[in-house]
Formats: sequence, structure tokens, C-alpha cells
Amino acid sequence: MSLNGMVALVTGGAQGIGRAVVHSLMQSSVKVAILDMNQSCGEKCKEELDLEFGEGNCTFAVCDVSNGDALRDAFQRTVDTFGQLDIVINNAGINNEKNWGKTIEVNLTSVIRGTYLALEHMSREHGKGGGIIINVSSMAAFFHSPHQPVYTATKHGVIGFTRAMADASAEGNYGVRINVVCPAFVNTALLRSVEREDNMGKFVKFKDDFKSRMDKFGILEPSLIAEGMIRLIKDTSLNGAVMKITSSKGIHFHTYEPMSA
Ligand SMILES: NC(=O)C1=CN([C@@H]2O[C@H](COP(=O)(O)OP(=O)(O)OC[C@H]3O[C@@H](n4cnc5c(N)ncnc54)[C@H](O)[C@@H]3O)[C@@H](O)[C@H]2O)C=CC1
Ligand SMILES: CC/C=C\C[C@H](O)/C=C/C=C\C=C\C=C\C(=O)[C@@H](O)C/C=C\CCC(=O)O
Repeated sequence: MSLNGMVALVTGGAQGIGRAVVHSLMQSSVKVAILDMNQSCGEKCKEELDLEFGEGNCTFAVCDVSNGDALRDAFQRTVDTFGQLDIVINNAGINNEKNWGKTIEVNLTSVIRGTYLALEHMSREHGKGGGIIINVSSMAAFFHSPHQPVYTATKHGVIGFTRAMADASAEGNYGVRINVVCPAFVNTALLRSVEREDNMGKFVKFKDDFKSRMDKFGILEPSLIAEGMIRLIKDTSLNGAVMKITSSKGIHFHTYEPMSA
């Protein structure tokens, strides 16, 4: 499946995993709208991508995904600029057990809002031509720990919401495939936040245990997560898939017992 000429929107696309998937998409000739709340990182990211891929192939907009009006405007500006929207990756996330309400707003509420906005621009129920949505969860949804209870809750929520929306899309004939990716530890700024009291609050006392898990399970590079996301986009058979990416098993899928009474 060629992605040439498709248009993607990536939240939190200025750094880390989001930056990596933006690069992979542009290598596949996808035009990308980068949304991020970090203006300096976003502008630097766009400058570097313009140098590598030529101008006109990506845009950057300062956008706090937890601001619903700003997110809606950013989606509309993307379609106004590129004329279409085919791929949405709800990637932006934070790790803050002190301001845990904000963590819920960014990691879960904004993923829900971003999914609904994506459907407004891609779903046949809105007269559009279809598309693909990827929501970002975490292996924290499978390996809970004492360090980050609210972060863990949001990542469980992303999986449940995504699987339910994939069912709705299939039954409602939306023409939109909706999948979720669950990375293990990845070498980004977010991972380094687990050592900071500002982020972890009272749970920072567990940081040595957390670091021993990183040693045990290994730390991945963002490029591998981007590879998994591209696979979710290109494999048209996947809807409602829960992709796990770990050092021990690489890119693989979680399987659930069939639902029974
Ligand atoms: N780093 C890791 O070990 C893992 C990360 N993840 C998830 O991957 C996603 C990306 O995380 P990383 O790349 O590691 O983090 P990162 O901190 O390196 O990059 C996240 C980007 O999102 C942006 N961002 C944060 N809050 C935002 C908001 N309210 N509005 C707009 N942009 C915002 C940041 O400015 C940053 O550019 C997150 O959802 C995270 O939970 C999942 C599993 C492992
Ligand atoms: C704020 C960022 C903090 C953490 C990043 C991430 O969101 C959280 C990850 C939490 C847990 C990661 C678990 C990783 C597990 C693996 O990599 C698997 O390979 C382990 C597989 C089997 C382990 C079985 C066992 O030994 O218990």
C-alpha cells in the first residue's frame, strides 16, 4: 500500500516518538501536520524537515491538545492547507502524577477528542472518504507499577476506547481503521521524567524500582515505534488491533480471549 500523497496529522510530533513517526511518514511521501505545545521544538523540527524533504511537505502549529477549540481549529487548518486528511496519530502524552488531572486531560480526554475530530474529517458517516487513526497507549497497560497509577489508568483507557471505537467504525461502516500501539520503554524525554519529583510526586521514591525494570526490559528507540505505526497504516486488514512493541518480542500483537457470556 503506497502512502504517496496522503495527509497525516500527528499530535506531539515535535519530539520523541511523534517526531520519529513524522519523519517516517514524510519518507513515504506523506504530507504531515505537526501539532505540539512546544513552539521552539516544533519550529526547529519543521526547519529540519523542510531542509530534508523540501518546503510545503509539512506544517507546524502550536497546539495544546487539551484545549478542545485549539485542537478543532488545528484539524480544520490541516484540511484547509492540504485539502484532505487520511491519517491521524493521537500521540501527545505526559507523565505527571502530581497534576494527575492534567495527565488524564492530555493522555485520555484529548485522545478521545482527537479521535472524534478525526472521524469528522475522515468518516463516511460525515460524507468523507475514510482513513486511519492510531492512538498511543503503553505497555504500562499490561505491566502496572507503583510509580505511575494515573498514567497507567489513562493508557488502559486508551486501549479500551480504541477497541470500542474500532467496533463502532466496523459496524457503522465509517471506512476508518482505528488501532492502538503500546510501546515499552522508549528513549525519549518523557521516560526521563520518571526520576523527577515534579512529575512523580510521592511516587518518585519508587524510581529505583522503575529504573531496574528499564534495565530488565530494555529501552527502545523511537524509530522502532514509528516502524510499528507505519505497519498499522499499511496493513489494511488491521482494525481494533493492539500492537505491543518490546525489546523481548519486538513488534507483536496482544490477543484477547473471545468475548463470551
Ligand atoms: N517514552 C516512553 O517510554 C513511552 C512513551 N509512550 C507514549 O508515547 C507518546 C509520546 O511520548 P514520548 O515521545 O516518549 O514523549 P516526549 O515527551 O518525548 O514527546 C511528547 C511530545 O508531546 C508534546 N506534548 C505534551 N503535552 C502536549 C499537549 N498537551 N499538547 C500538545 N503537545 C503536547 C511534547 O511537547 C513533546 O513534544 C506518549 O503518549 C507516551 O505516553 C508510551 C510508551 C512508552
Ligand atoms: C512516563 C513514561 C514512563 C514509562 C514509559 C511507558 O509508558 C511505561 C511502560 C511500563 C511498563 C513496560 C513494560 C515492558 C515490558 C516488556 O518490555 C516485555 O518485554 C516484558 C515481557 C515479559 C516480561 C515477563 C516478566 O519477566 O515479568
